[in-house]
Amino acid sequence: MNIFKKVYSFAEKGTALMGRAVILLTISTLFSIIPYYVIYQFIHLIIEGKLGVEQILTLGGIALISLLLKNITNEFGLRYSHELAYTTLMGMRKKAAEKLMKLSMGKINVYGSGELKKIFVENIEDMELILAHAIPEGVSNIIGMITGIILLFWADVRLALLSLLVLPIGIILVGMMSRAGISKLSKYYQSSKEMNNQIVQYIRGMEVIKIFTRGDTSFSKYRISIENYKNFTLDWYRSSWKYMAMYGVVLPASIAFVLPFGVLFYLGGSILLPKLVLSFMLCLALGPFFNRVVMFIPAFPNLTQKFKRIEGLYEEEELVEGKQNTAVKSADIAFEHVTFAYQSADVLRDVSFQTRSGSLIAFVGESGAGKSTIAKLITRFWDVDKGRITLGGRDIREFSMEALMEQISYVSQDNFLFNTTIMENIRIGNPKATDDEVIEMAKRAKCHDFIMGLPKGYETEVGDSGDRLSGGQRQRITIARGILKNSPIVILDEATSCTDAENEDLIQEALNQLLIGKTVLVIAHRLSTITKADEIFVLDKGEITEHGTHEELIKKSGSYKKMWNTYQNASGFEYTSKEGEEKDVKICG
Ligand SMILES: Nc1ncnc2c1ncn2[C@@H]1O[C@H](COP(=O)(O)OP(=O)(O)OP(=O)(O)O)[C@@H](O)[C@H]1O
Repeated sequence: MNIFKKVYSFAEKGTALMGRAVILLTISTLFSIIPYYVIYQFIHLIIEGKLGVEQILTLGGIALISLLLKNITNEFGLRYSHELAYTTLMGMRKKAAEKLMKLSMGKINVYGSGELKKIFVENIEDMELILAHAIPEGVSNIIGMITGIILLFWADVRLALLSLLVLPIGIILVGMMSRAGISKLSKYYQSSKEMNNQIVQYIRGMEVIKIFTRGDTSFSKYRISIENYKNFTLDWYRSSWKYMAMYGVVLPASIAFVLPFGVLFYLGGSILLPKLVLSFMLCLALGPFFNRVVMFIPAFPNLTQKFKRIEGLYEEEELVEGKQNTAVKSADIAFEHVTFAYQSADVLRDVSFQTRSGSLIAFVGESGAGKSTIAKLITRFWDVDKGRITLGGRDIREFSMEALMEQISYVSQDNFLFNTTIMENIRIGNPKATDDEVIEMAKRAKCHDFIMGLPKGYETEVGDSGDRLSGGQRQRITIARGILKNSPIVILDEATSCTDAENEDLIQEALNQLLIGKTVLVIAHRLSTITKADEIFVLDKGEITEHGTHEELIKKSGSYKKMWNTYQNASGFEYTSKEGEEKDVKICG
């Protein structure tokens, strides 16, 4: 029962709505039994020779009204149960979305987008059938079945006992079926989770799969996951089907007992025709009642299983937010002996540095040295394992996430755009911005001209993850979004991908606009962009090995100097075409 309380708590007045649904559906079930009694009365009156117009009208009226009321109460009952179900679903989805905001990216990545999609869409949607139908209809059908049985006993105890003879066998079979199914259920759920993750990956990686012609036959993880799903589902089905088949045979068998014995009793004079007919009718009616009750039995384990998966997400440990709700005056950032590992191996080791408000600092180093990780720790996508990160002298964990993120614009390598209009994508930077403000920022980020060249201008839908735009266009839109946010700190994780020279210049101009008057941390891949930085930190395997201005580091002749030389040589690389023409080819540092 605890599980119901938990589930209903997502809907305002959940228990009251369920109460109303159960009462109305029960009344509806009871109304559905009345016509049987009316038929009994008809036969009774015919035999007695007392059936007149008045009786016909009265009994006919009762049957008609009860059928009418059965449908009306059923309609209202289902209306309440659906109101409860969909309010609950909405409450669950809201909570799941809020929960993701409070989890570290590490936790979110462990789930994978396939599993999260399954929880948000399927697991929560599955609750609808349980909440709107199985539970209220199950309860009302139990009451309907009990009423039918009482009436059957009233009609004839012997026939009642005969018709109930098969019920215990049916109940045992249902129990065996559920037990066999439940033991296989967790494997089935696990395989379904794995398949969902693989399907999402398969679709997201479609470009790569096509380029390397890796269809489903060679994308082995995908193939294995769908095979496993088939095997576990069939395994689950096979374990239950024999009981289902037996159950299907046993249940209608009650009439096979009641019919010959009923006729015998009638011929022997121990039962009258009206009660005999009533017994036959009730015996036949009990089957469907029982079937609907059986539907209700797996609702408990199903609800528990499905809610457990949803609850698992709700109960994930959250990033603990601080109470500091206002921004600090200074935008200094400091790392104090920070050590961090995504899994077991340290990615950053004892990293310390300090920035001053309004300064530009840069991080350079080999791929995988830990540069982007620095950005992700400042934004609290993950939390440090040792040491601390401060903003204006305060540990960033003391801020509420809203206050922290208010102070930071993070333009990451992943220029994610939502599948909506360009206007709305830029407005994410500041939801209160007017259209004119958005356009102004787009101009500063050098995207206004290309946007106006599109048939629908700012109302152009950018497609899934912005795939209707070029890489450079996406990048400039994300910069416009960052400028609109206007935070005192800008973290810029430079994209490693090369764009053409024209785009490159436009992006640089856009960035210059973003950086005016801010504290800037650049994760640099093109060393030419950071020669003016106030301080450059060189990272090697998660440790800061050198730091200083560009000039100071060049003089030191250490690893930065080497990187700079390599970068310069690469940037000067020229390609000679077959015709002997020389073409510049940009190489990222
Ligand atoms: N989500 C993650 N889970 C586990 N390991 C990760 C994760 N993200 C990054 N890493 C690992 O952490 C290390 C540092 O990664 P990071 O992205 O910080 O490097 P980087 O210096 O920014 O590299 P690049 O210049 O190629 O972008 C790498 O070894 C990487 O494999």
